[in-house]
Amino acid sequence: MPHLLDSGPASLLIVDDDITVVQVLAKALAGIGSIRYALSGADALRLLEQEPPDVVLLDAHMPGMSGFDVLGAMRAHPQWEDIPAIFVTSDTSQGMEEEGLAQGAADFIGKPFHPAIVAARVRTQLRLKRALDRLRQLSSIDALTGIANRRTLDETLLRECKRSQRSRTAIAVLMLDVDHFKRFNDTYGHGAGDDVLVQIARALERSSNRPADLVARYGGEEFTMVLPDTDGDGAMAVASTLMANVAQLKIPHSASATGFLTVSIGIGCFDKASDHWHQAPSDFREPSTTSTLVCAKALLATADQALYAAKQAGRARAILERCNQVMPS
Ligand SMILES: Nc1nc2c(ncn2[C@@H]2O[C@H](COP(=O)(O)OP(=O)(O)OP(=O)(O)O)[C@@H](O)[C@H]2O)c(=O)[nH]1
Repeated sequence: MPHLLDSGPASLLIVDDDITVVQVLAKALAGIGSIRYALSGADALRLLEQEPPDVVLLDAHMPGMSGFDVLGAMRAHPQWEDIPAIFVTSDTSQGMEEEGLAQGAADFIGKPFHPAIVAARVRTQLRLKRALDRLRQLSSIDALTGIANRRTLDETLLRECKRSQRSRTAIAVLMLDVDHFKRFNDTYGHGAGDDVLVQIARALERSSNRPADLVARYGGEEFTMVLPDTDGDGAMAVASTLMANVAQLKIPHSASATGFLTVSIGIGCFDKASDHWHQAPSDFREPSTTSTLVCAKALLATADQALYAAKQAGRARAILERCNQVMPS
């Protein structure tokens, strides 16, 4: 699972119907990052789709789809809307520049251009883009463990609940709580407690091998996994792997019956054994926001209830409970 703070090498996209301009720009930008180019607006969209770049250099006038059209498509796309686009054009009229900037271009460079100035302006946009990406990442991750925070969990859970409701696929939420963690902190110190939380986060990451799974810190010593397209049996299998991975850490804990730190896990799920599956396909409607919220809350509440049951039953175990309510639409 990639770390949320990873940010690879810079990637630039040059869009111009004149291959000579592309070559001159590519030479000017050599060394800043990897460069791809498109000779038309349609090709540019294909490359954006393949992998969003960090900065786009855009010719305003191209036959067919113009630079303005490409910019419009970028601003309307959730994954491309924040990619800076720099217009590079021979039309240097004030009206043109005004329109480009008004439509969301980050900068405007007139042809003929000075290669060193193009490179400097691209570097500036790159720095701004990196800073914005970093801010986004920081607001979505937990500072101690580097995994997703509660905010990311809430967003992901709603998105995956909607997907599950639409496609009628299973979904499970796993909630993990470290056993006797207060006594661990009291015995070994808060710093050692923090180290344990980091190790547990890594163990959670190792226990999931599907890219759609999300591992998040719910708060304190509680962690959550959202497991899309996973039924109760599948989620219990993940829980077994997780408990084995935690046991392998062999973290001494004098308050634990085994002498080592353990965790308790509660799982809530909607799967074929849950009532909402019995809805006839002809009844299906696009899930309302309210019903998706109900689905997310039910999963979290059921996982929490199952976690409480695991604690009551003696800790160091996983308990599964199915959400058995019919989905409102
Ligand atoms: N070191 C450290 N401790 C934390 C952090 N967040 C919460 N805690 C501690 O986690 C402990 C949770 O205690 P309780 O809720 O009583 O649960 P517990 O001691 O694990 O007992 P059971 O859950 O019943 O097994 C408290 O002592 C909190 O201070 C953190 O970020 N770092």
